[in-house]
Amino acid sequence: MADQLVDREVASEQAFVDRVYQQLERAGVAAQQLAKEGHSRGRLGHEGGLVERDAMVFQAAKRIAQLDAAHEGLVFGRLDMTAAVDPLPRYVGRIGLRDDNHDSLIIDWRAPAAAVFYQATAAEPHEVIRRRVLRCTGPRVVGVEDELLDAEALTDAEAAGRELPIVGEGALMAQLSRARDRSMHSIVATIQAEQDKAIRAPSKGVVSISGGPGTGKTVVALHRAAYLLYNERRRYESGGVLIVGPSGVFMRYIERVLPSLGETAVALRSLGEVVDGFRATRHDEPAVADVKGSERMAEVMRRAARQQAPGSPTEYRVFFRDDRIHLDRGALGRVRRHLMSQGRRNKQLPRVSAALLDAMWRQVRGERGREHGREKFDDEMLSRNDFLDFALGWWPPLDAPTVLSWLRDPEFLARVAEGVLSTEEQRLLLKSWSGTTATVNLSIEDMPLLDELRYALGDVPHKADDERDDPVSLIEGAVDIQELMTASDREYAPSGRAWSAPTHSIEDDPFAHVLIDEAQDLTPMQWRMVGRRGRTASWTIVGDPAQSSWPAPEEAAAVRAAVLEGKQIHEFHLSTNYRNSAEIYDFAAAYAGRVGLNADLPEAVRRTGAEPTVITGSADLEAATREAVVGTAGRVNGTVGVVVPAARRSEVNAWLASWPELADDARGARAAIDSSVPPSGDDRVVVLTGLDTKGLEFDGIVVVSPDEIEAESATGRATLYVVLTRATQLLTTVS
Ligand SMILES: Nc1ncnc2c1ncn2[C@@H]1O[C@H](COP(=O)(O)OP(=O)(O)OP(=O)(O)O)[C@@H](O)[C@H]1O
Repeated sequence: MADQLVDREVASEQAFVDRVYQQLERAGVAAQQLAKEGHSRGRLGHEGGLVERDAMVFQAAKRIAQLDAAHEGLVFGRLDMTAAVDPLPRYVGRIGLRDDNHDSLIIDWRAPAAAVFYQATAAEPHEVIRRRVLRCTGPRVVGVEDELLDAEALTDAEAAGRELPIVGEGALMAQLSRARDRSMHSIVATIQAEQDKAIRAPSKGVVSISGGPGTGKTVVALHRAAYLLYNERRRYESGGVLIVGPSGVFMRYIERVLPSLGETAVALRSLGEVVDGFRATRHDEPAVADVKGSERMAEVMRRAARQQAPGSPTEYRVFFRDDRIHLDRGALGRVRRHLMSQGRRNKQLPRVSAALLDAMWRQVRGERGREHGREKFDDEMLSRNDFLDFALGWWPPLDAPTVLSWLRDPEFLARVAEGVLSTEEQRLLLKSWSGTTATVNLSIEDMPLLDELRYALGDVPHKADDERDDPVSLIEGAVDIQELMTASDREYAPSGRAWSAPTHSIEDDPFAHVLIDEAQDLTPMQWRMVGRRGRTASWTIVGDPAQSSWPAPEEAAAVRAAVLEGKQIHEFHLSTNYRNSAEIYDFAAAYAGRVGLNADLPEAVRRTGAEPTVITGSADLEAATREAVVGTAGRVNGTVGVVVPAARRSEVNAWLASWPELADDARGARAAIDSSVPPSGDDRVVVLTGLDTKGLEFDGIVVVSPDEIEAESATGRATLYVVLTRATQLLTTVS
């Protein structure tokens, strides 16, 4: 009987969903048509035609991308409202769609009319009688889950002849119990009221979202990006949204959600990719990372950017009529200070020759020379190759990687770090930059240093920026040489050319909205770097302080406050853990309490009956790990993470590769042996370090030697807490 009712409800929803898919197809054909028409406008030949073509093709391409992305879970919600508001059902979906009469078929989940889908509760039903979640695979409806929000209104509706049966057993639980693959899933169907508030918060100032592990901070932040793009299209599509997450692995993990929400104006970048034209994937060891992350490095970089280029000429001599002109260290120092006081170093390039000529002209005292006049003097000097070579060598156009490479010289570093960094800290830096690979293999922690230098140096001006009267053919020549290196030349420069140069100007850095995930891990220098991209932006900042792996939180907080100064901060807090089973989260929370982490403890909503397993005192760590990993992989359908101390990564990778039981599940382990990069394939079983697990989740987690993970760094306890909160179903620790 109950089954029949469900079948009937599913069938009736299927009829509606079929209609929607037919309409989607028609919309797709219309978009293709628009694209075609756009292209033919271009053939009209006049300029207006081209502009029109670009606009039309752009719009059409966007709509096509949206429609393509919308296929999965196109319609997922239905609201039945009180008759006074709307006697007809309202459907909610991933995108908005109208029928041929232009009547709304489905409402975009981000539209104001859809807000009530997420906000209505039994306590505050907002005129909603029944909320229904449609579970679909592709275009097929496989189930419906209802919630009765207003029993009294239901009685009234039934009395008036409307049929609104309540079926299903909780879409949220169904969503929470599914097995995971290695990408994050959209949760539009089951967004909860407190999450919805954070998603739809006004876009002014800063929205700061906090909450313990698994509370949906990341998915909420991503849906917020989609929401903003939908609601203030013009602002965010032209200004762009920058989303910054902790690592490349993490960004790959979340990548799927946004496109599936249909968004196009979003830049997803890991912390190693924030600076345009660079991509770092390697972390420095914790002691080095601590030095490079400290705000004191900003002063070191500022000083470095003002130094005389190593190996550049220190004097210039020339005869002019009866005078012997000599620009010595003192004279050059004065010119340099004067130029430096005018603004960024590279910006002064067009003024360098004039400033040098001023200083030289002052030394022309003889009658013959003075009579000749300044103009002729300038012309004569500017036609001399030795002067041009000198000027260019003395004040060369500089890029950030070049200046960063100067710091590899101990004497240079000592000079610019004096009074700022200890000798030991300088030693750590030198060591991190030493060796041939360091020049091409910059670390994630080097990126904020580069960025600091980019801003201190300024962009090398284009010829068009040059000042009109400046006789700087020499500088123009220099700029030409620079520009011969194209963007891709630089990015893919062979290792012979050491540090590759930035390709984009700092003017192109800003975004209209900046969204930071796992914000608790940003170092002060990373805050400065990200801050430059969002001076006039609105922000969404997401994090959980207890999961922080940065050892000096007060310093980071101060820089964060400076970066956001003047912006209004709106705080949101999420309190339900949707990831971990209650058993696993209780275990992790008890650990946090034991080691004194000041953790924000959410409530986990799902009980599985599977308590975490703790295996200690194993005589043979490999055998114990093997049993745990193989056992876990056998018991869950989804992913398994084997979390190891960084020092054991290759060892454990080799173990996994040698276990025949995992031959199909962990091929990547073989490829990843001895590599510091985590396997990126679609393996079901992967080996990761504690820090790699940030933001990720797995169905099963096996932690190898938790004590070693804890001892690995000053913030090892927070890292281990993160590790313990990654599993949705099974957790085992082995030591
Ligand atoms: N409303 C919801 N319905 C269904 N699943 C949800 C909901 N909210 C969150 N989840 C799921 O909970 C899990 C945790 O979400 P997410 O990774 O965003 O949490 P987080 O707060 O960023 O976690 P952490 O700080 O531990 O990295 C994800 O699998 C997500 O899909």
